[in-house]
Amino acid sequence: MKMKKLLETLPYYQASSSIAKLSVTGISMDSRATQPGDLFVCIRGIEADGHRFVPQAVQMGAKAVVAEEPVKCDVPVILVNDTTRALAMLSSTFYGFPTEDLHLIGVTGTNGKTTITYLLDEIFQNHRQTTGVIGTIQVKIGEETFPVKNTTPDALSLQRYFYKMRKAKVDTAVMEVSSHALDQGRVYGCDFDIAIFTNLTQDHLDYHSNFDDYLRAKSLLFAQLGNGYNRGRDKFAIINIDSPSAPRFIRSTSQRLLTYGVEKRADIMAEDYRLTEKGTVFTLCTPVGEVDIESPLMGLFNIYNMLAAAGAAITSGVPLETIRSSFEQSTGVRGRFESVREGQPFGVVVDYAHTPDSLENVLKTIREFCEGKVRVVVGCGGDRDRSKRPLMAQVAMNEADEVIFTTDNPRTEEPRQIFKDMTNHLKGSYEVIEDRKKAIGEAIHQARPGDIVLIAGKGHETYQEIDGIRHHFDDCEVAREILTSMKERPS
Ligand SMILES: CC(=O)N[C@H]1[C@@H](OP(=O)(O)OP(=O)(O)OC[C@H]2O[C@@H](n3ccc(=O)[nH]c3=O)[C@H](O)[C@@H]2O)O[C@H](CO)[C@@H](O)[C@@H]1O[C@H](C)C(=O)N[C@@H](C)C(=O)N[C@H](CCC(=O)O)C(=O)O
Ligand SMILES: Nc1ncnc2c1ncn2[C@@H]1O[C@H](COP(=O)(O)OP(=O)(O)OP(=O)(O)O)[C@@H](O)[C@H]1O
Ligand SMILES: N[C@H](CCC[C@H](N)C(=O)O)C(=O)O
Ligand SMILES: [Mg+2]
Repeated sequence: MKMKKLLETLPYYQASSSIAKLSVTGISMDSRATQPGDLFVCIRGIEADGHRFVPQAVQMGAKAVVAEEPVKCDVPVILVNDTTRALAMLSSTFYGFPTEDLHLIGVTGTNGKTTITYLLDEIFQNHRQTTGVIGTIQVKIGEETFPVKNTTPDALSLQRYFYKMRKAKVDTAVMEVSSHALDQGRVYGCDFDIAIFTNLTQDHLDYHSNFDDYLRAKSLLFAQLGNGYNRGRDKFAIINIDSPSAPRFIRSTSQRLLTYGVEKRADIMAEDYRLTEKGTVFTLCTPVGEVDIESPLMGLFNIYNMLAAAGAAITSGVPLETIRSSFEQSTGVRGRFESVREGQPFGVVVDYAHTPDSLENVLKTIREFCEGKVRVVVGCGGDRDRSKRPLMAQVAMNEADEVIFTTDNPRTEEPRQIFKDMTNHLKGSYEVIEDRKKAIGEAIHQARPGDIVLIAGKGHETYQEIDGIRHHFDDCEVAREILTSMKERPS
């Protein structure tokens, strides 16, 4: 592609006039993966500064460089104020502005993003559309899936996925937008049609300096909605009105607003809701009518997720009946309130709760219908928000009858330090079993008929990361193995 065309979308840059005649065959943000003919963009990261790798990129064949400061090299340099935003715009231009042709829905908030994207995927498929999903579990384009490193990919990979989606004739793409991604401009080049806010509670205070910073990052999705893109198309901000942070999100957008909630008056509401052992029952009240829902998804938090998904579907023209049948047939999401059943007389649930709020929600939901004791196995991730550790441990103590603390991706941290952070000011009795498999085994062996064991924190994950190495580990698989061996050797 001609540099002249590529640079057209950058609002401001400095380069010698000869740059316009140059052509590049690709874009790279990693010197190690640079291909001959690429435009190399220097990103200042957390670990490294891309400006340092210009010589390597040029050696690999980079034809030009985008940087924030002058760099010495034998190829032309384009200076911009912010290379992360420039990378997003250049990638979008290079791939032909793919999001302009997609119906694009972005979901942000602390909890519920993955669940909502999968609900929307089911709804739009039932609406006979081809769908794309980008998020924590994987990237899915039609029937094809791709493994992911991040919940929200870097700007270059993201635009490449959208390009593939357009080629695969995807109608609607649904994606999770993390606060890290918003802060790092990964979604800057995206033309969202709908932005959804789920809720905001404590997480990621290792990355964001305080809760307000975290909120500000999340609200960027709404500030971006419709800015500079396809002004002819309606854009919608769909916001959980019951969240104390809702006013801040509402204030950050000038687009059309649709609220949802259970407590306060909202455009989309759940009335007469009931939480049962089999799921949830409620009347979905919307501006286009009412419909009774009976869904296998458990807990009040999942009613919120369904309301958010219903809001996005309705504004996209999906009939209420399609929404109802999708919720009714929903298979749920891997590792989200997933029951492991091997004929045992007690419940075992695997859930991705790894924040104080999600852990509390899941344990409260379990308490609603547990006839015996609520047992929890939970840990806190290493190299992540330390301040959520005592909060998660306290939630476990408050909401469960029997508590076993264990490891959950200690990464480069010493498990003993993580346990210390969790239990420092804790009162009451609990066990600490570092080996996660042993901890799950202990909880399952202690369980009596009517009890429910919650294995929290890892959900769909298939690894335990220790010292930077990922060892295969799957909570559902481990629980199933233990339950099967108990069947074979009854105690
Ligand atoms: C802390 C964080 O957000 N890190 C992300 C960040 O990496 P980084 O800033 O450390 O990058 P870096 O290693 O410093 O490198 C800077 C630049 O130099 C380049 N480089 C580097 C080395 C080299 O030899 N040559 C070279 O060119 C790199 O390609 C890069 O362009 O940018 C990378 C590319 O976008 C991300 O993959 C990476 O995510 C890491 C893996 C990560 O774990 N992030 C987590 C915290 C995260 O982002 N989580 C959210 C979800 C959270 C949630 O919702 O629960 C997510 O969206 O995944
Ligand atoms: N709306 C919600 N409110 C509070 N907790 C929720 C909600 N939805 C799901 N949860 C809880 O949070 C956990 C994670 O849910 P989900 O994966 O949908 O969230 P997420 O926002 O994608 O998380 P992540 O940021 O880690 O990708 C679930 O396993 C459940 O325990
Ligand atoms: N996206 C989250 C996932 C946390 C999952 C939990 N199992 C952990 O490792 O802490 C993070 O990277 O902070
Ligand atoms: Mg997610």
